[in-house]
Amino acid sequence: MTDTAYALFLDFDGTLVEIAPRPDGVVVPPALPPGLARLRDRLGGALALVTGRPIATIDGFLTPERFDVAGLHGVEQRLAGRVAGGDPAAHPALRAGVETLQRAVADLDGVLIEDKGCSVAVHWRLANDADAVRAQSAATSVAGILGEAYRLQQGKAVAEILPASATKGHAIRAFLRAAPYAGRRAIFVGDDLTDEKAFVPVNEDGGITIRVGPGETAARHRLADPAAVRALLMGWAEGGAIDPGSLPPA
Ligand SMILES: O=P(O)(O)OC[C@H]1O[C@H](O[C@H]2O[C@H](CO)[C@@H](O)[C@H](O)[C@H]2O)[C@H](O)[C@@H](O)[C@@H]1O
Repeated sequence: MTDTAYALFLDFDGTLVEIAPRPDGVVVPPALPPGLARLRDRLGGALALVTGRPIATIDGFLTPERFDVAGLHGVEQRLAGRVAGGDPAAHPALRAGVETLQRAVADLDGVLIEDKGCSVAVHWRLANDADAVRAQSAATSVAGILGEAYRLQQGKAVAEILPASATKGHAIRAFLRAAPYAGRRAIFVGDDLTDEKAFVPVNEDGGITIRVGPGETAARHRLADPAAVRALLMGWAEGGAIDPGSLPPA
């Protein structure tokens, strides 16, 4: 039977899958895509990924399934197959900034630039401490040059430059204005600083917030790691009671 009480919003990295040394190194358990699809069906379609990744990258990880997605922290959205936002041509200043960044970190070992079209991430997970500091400084400097239209988003061994207006909180609220999400109580699960910003509006709107992993949080509930998230979601997909309010407190 369709469950119409909840709308489920899921972060990807560090929430559905474990953090890997490189952005392209994440391992998606084979049972995850079909399990999420079953859960989406149970929720009458009200399941979306809300992620810093591009929609196309999420599609690649979760193939052959296609989900509703807010990609690039909300810069682009796909709802019921219709895509909005996410045109790199709309961001000429950022495109120039990506080139500046690439030059700035070219001689830093273990620093990776992830060019996502309408945003760019500077990763230092594989760098030594000194190069990590240089990478952060390069990202801060380019974000400063770009000015108020863009913002710097800190994450796990990463800093991203993206359009200032995009946040996961706005993205979730936008989904909640549309069918089949409208009128439901949001559940948002995330692990990172960008997710912390979204926990606040979801709490304000009466939703349920779940932090994955340790650390201070605005979320009301906590799960230990992505394996615990997957176990919870797969249980719901198989018909288990959806009672997120009974999860452990944060
Ligand atoms: O919003 P999310 O779905 O959590 O995406 C946030 C960023 O995640 C990715 O970077 C993080 O995961 C990588 C793979 O595990 C890891 O190597 C990196 O250190 C982490 O910061 C992704 O590469 C970014 O584009 C996302 O914005």
